[in-house]
Amino acid sequence: MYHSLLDKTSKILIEGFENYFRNFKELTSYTPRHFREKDWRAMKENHRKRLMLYKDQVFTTKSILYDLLKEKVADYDFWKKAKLAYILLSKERKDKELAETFFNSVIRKLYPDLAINEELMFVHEGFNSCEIYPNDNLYFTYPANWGLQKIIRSIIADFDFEAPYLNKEADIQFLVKAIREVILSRYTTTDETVTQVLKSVFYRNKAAYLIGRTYVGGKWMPFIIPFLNGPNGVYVDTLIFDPKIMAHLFSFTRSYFMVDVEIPSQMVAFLNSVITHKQVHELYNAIGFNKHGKTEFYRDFLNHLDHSEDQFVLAEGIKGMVMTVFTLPSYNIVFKMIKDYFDPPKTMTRQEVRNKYKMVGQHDRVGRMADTHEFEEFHLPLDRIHPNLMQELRSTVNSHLEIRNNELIIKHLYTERKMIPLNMYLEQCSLEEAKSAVEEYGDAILQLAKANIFPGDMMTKNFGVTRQKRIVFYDYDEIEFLTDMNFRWKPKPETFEQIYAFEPWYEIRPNDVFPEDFKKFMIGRQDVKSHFIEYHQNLFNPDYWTSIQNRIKNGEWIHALPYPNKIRFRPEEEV
Ligand SMILES: Nc1ncnc2c1ncn2[C@@H]1O[C@H](COP(=O)(O)OP(=O)(O)OP(=O)(O)O)[C@@H](O)[C@H]1O
Repeated sequence: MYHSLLDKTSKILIEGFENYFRNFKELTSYTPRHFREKDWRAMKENHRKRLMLYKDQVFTTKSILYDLLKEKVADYDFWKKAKLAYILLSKERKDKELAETFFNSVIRKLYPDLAINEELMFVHEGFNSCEIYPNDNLYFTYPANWGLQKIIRSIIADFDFEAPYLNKEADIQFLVKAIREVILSRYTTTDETVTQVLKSVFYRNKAAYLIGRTYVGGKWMPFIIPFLNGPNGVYVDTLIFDPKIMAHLFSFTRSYFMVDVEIPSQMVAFLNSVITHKQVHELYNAIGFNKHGKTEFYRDFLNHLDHSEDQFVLAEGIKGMVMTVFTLPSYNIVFKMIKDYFDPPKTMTRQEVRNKYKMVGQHDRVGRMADTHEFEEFHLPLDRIHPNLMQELRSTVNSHLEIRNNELIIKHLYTERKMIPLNMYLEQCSLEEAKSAVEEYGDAILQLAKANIFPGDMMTKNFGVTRQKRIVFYDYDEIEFLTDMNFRWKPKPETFEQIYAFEPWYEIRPNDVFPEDFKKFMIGRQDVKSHFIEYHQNLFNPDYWTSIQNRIKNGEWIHALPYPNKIRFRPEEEV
C-alpha cells in the first residue's frame, strides 16, 4: 500500500511536469506561424497563456495529490521517500533540473509551512549538476572556406520563415557589408574560422532573432540578427555585434523569448558563452523558464550568503509609502515587502498591490520595467539583519515576520534587480550624464505608454538607473493601462475666483491626467530641467498622449526596438 502510494505520487508528479513542458512546447511552437502571418494579437495572447501554464499545472498536480494523500501530505518520512522515487524517474531526463523545480513547487504548496529543506526538496542541484550534451544538433555550422557571400546566403536560406521577403538580396548585401566593416577589417579568417547559428529562432513581440557566433582571431565573436515582418514582407533589420546591446536583449526588463528548446541546460550553456554578464538564472528566465530561473537565483543567493558577511540594510533613497525595501550591500538584488499599513494618500489594498506586480509580470516590459520574483516563506539568518533594518521591519511589515531558530522568516516578498534610484543619481552625476539620464527618463515613460502602461506616479524616485545607464521603472502600485486614463488640457480660468482659486475649480475624475502639470514635479535638478522640458515637449501635451491611446485602441501593437534606431539597415519609410 505504502509503496504503491509512493509510486503513484512520484508518477503523478512527473506526469504533471511532462504535461506542463509539453504544453509549454506546444504554445511555443505556434510562434513561427504568428510571425509569418503577422498575427500579433495571437502572438500576444499565446505568450500570456504560456506564462500561466506553470502555476495552473502546479495547482492541478497539487489538487490530485491532496485528494490521494490526505493526511499523508504532512508526513515527513513519506516525502523523503517520494523525493527518492522521483529522482529515479527524473535523473535520466535531459530537462531534469526543470523537473526538480516542478517537484519543489508542488511540495511547497502541499506540505504545511515547508521551509527550504534539503531532505525534501532539490536545493543545491540544478544547472551545475546537468550533464553536458553534445552541441552538434543545436546549431547550423558554416565553415569559412565557403566565403562570406555563400555563408550569408546559406544562413538566409536556412531561416527563410516561409514568408515573402521585402528584398532578400539587399538583406544579404547589408549583412556582408556589416561583417566586412566590423569583423573582417579587424581579423583575418583562417582554416579554424567557423560560424555557428542556433537552429532555434528567438521570437519576441514582432521580431525574430538569430543568435550565432564566429570563431575568428582566436576567440568567439557572438552576433544577433533581428528580422521583422513588415507591410512589404520579412527583412533583416540589422546585425548586432555590440555585447552591450546583446546583453540588453536578454535583460531583466524584457519579456521572455518564445524559443523552441530541446535541452534547456544545453541552450543556457550556449547562451552563456555568447551573452556576456548574464547569470544562469537570468538566461533561464529569458528563454521562458522563469520558475526555474527563480530556483537558480535562490541557489545563487544562498551561495552568496555563505561567501559574504555583510548585513541586510534598508535600501538607499526615499522610503516607499507602500513597500519596505531592503538589500544586502554586496548583492545586486533588492527585497521588497508590502507594508502592513500604507502611508496616506495611498488607499489601495494589499491584494491590489499584488495584482499590480502580477500585471507587470504578464505584460510586455519593453525594456523599461524590472522583472520580479515572488517568494513565500523566505528565510534569512537573523544575525545578518542590521538592527536598524530590524526596527524598520518591525514597524512596517511586522505581520509578515516570524523568528524561528535564529532565522527571520518573511512570509511574502519580491526580489528585484538593484538599481540606483534616479533621484539619487541625478543628485551626484555630471551635467552631461544628467542630460542623457533625463532624456532616457522621458523615453522610458513614452515607451511604457506605447506598451499601454501608465506609471501613475512618475517621480524620479520611482525609476532606477541600470549598469548600462538605462532608466527603468520599478514602482508598480499605481500603474494603470494607458487606455484607461483620460488625458486633459487644463481648463482656462475665466472668472476672478477661478483665476485666484487655491484648489482646482473644475471637476476632476479619478483617472483624469493633466500632462501640462508634469513640468512642475518631474525634474528637481534645476540645471537640466529646461533641457528636459525642451527635449520632451510631447510629454506635456495631452493630445500626444491621446494619440498614443488611440493607436492602441485601434488595435495597433507598437513595437519598441530593443536596439538603437541608428544601427538599422533601412529607414522606417523603406520597410
Ligand atoms: N530596484 C530597486 N533598486 C534600488 N532601490 C530600489 C529599488 N526598488 C525600490 N528601491 C528603493 O526603495 C524605495 C521604495 O520603493 P518603491 O518605489 O518600489 O516603493 P513604494 O512604496 O511603491 O513607493 P511609493 O511611495 O512611491 O509608492 C525607492 O524610492 C528606492 O529608494
